[in-house]
Amino acid sequence: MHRNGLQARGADIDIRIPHGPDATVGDWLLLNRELPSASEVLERKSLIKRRAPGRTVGLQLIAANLDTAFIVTSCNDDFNVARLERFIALCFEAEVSPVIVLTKTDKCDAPEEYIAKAEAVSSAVPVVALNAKSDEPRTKLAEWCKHGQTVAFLGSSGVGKSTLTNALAEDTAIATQEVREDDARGRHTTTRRQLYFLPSGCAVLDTPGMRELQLTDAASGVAEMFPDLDELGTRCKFNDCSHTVEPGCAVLAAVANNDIDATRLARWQKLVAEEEHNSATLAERRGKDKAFGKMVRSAIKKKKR
Ligand SMILES: Nc1nc2c(ncn2[C@@H]2O[C@H](COP(=O)(O)OP(=O)(O)OP(=O)(O)O)[C@@H](O)[C@H]2O)c(=O)[nH]1
Ligand SMILES: [Zn+2]
Repeated sequence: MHRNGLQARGADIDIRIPHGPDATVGDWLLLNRELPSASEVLERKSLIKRRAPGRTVGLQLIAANLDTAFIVTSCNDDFNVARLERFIALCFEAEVSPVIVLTKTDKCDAPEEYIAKAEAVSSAVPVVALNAKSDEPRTKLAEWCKHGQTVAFLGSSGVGKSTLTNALAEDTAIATQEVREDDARGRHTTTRRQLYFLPSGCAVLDTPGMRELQLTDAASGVAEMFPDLDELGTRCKFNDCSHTVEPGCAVLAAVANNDIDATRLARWQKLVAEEEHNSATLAERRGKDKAFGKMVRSAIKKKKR
C-alpha cells in the first residue's frame, strides 16, 4: 500500500494503481489492464479490519487473506491481557488463527510469568516466547510459515514486528520502507502495509503498529474469545440480561459463588458493550448513506423525466 494507491504484483506484473480498488495488503486483484483503477478485488478468505482511529466511524482494512495472525507483545509493560483478548476476538471474527508471540525474553528476568499469563488468556490460542533478535523466530514459528500460507504480525509499535519479519526472511534483505499517511485529523503518521515472500514460499504481511483497537461487527469473535461467559449468559432468566442487577442472573450467581474471575468478567462486559456501541454507530451511518443514495437516485430520476 502506498500513501495514494497500491502496488500490484503477479507473474510479469508489477504496477502501481493510483486509486480505485478498495483493497488492502494481501488482497488478490483481477487486473484490468486497460483501466487498472477498475480492477476487481476478489472474494477474501479472511479480512482483519478495525474501527478507524480518531473520531471517524469508518472501518480501516488491515490485512486480507491471512491464515495465521501472530499477536505480538513483549515481556515488559506492553503486555496487557485485555489487549490480547481484543486481538484474539478480532482474529476469531475474521476466521484467522491467532498465535500469541511474546518477544524480548532475553531482556526479562522472569519470562515464565508472562508465558503463564499469556497461556491463561485462551485455551484455543498457542503461545510462543522468543528473542526476536536471534534465530528462534525461524524455528519456533516454522509450523505456521509453510509454503502457501499467509501470516502477519499484529501488535503495538516497538514490540518487534519488523524484527520478526526480518528474522523470517533469512538472508533476503527486507528494506523496511515507511509510508507516510495523513490520519483523520490531518496529522502525519508513519505506517506500513507491505507483503513479502519468504524463501519458504510463505507470504508475510507487515502491518502498522496498533495499540488502539476498537471492535466493530465482531460479536461472534467476542463470544468465541469468552465461550464460558457467553454460555453462562444464555442461562440468565432474561435473555437481554445485562448481568448487573437482574434477578435470576446466572453470571452474577457464578461471581457470588467464586466460579468466575470478576476482573475477566469486567473485561468481557466492556468488550461486549463497546462492540455493540461501535456496530450500532456503523449501522446508523450505513443507514444514512443508504438513505442519501436513495434521495440522490430519486432526484436524478425526477430530473430525467
Ligand atoms: N533484545 C531484544 N530486542 C528486541 C526484540 N524484539 C525487538 N527488539 C528491538 O525492539 C525495537 C523495536 O523493534 P521493531 O521490530 O522495530 O518493532 P515494531 O513492532 O516493528 O515497531 P513499529 O515499526 O513501530 O510498529 C528494535 O530496536 C528491536 O531491535 C527481542 O526479542 N529482544
Ligand atoms: Zn445475567
